[in-house]
Amino acid sequence: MTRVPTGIPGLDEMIEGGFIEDDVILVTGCPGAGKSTFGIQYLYKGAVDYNDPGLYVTLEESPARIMRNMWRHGWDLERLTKEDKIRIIRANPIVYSRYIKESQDNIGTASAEIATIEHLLKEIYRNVKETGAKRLFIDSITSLKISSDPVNVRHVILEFIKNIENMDCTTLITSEISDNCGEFNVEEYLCEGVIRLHMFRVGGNRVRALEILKMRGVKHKESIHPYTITDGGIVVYPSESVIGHENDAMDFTTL
Ligand SMILES: Nc1ncnc2c1ncn2[C@@H]1O[C@H](COP(=O)(O)OP(=O)(O)OP(=O)(O)O)[C@@H](O)[C@H]1O
Repeated sequence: MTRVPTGIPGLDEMIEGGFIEDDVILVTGCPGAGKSTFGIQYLYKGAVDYNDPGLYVTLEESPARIMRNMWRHGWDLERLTKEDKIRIIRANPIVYSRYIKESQDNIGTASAEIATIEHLLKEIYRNVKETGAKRLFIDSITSLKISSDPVNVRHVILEFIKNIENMDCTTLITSEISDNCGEFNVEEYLCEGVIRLHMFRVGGNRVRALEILKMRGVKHKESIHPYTITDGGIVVYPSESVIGHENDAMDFTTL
């Protein structure tokens, strides 16, 4: 089985050397956990260290703002996009579904949402083929949950992940959570792997910790390990543990 190095120091040794090629892995966490940084680091290191072309699909942030923020870590995304080693495409599902609904009066809500997903998948596929991308990063799947009907949402997410699995890319998808102890999202059941970025409050300090919730076909670490976001990006510490003191609040809620 071919392994794809993650580009995150410390992570590969938790998952037997890297992601399994062509798997779809979900990265979940609350706001500020570092989900986007994680995915961009995966693409950036893939392009620079392994010569893997990458495609970044942003469903929220503008490419200009992403490039600006990533300068903080010394990552020159602009140069890589000019060289077409990384391509960034932006799609806004809400705007697109509104356009479909307005342009076709007789279309039902459900079909507008499916039409939106189909359009997005076609765009992703076209860009994957054009760039020869080996690494794909989609940020975030939560943006696709534009329907207020949970059955509809489930259908859309299922359709999306099933199609992404057939893109011949090793894919990271981010998913937002607001409550670490709450119910699991549908995408967590559907993806091959789930990495959760926790933020705990221990006494007066914030502690970041990474957990592999699942990784099918991989003998992975079951324990939770600290990570930091540094000027060089995310670093995980697999030989260190997150230790709370007896009187400290180990608080899973959003900080
Ligand atoms: N050089 C740095 N050193 C320490 N922390 C940093 C550094 N650069 C960024 N950060 C932290 O990383 C966070 C950015 O993470 P990122 O945008 O990847 O999170 P996210 O989980 O995608 O958030 P959201 O869900 O809100 O989009 C910042 O909020 C900041 O706290």
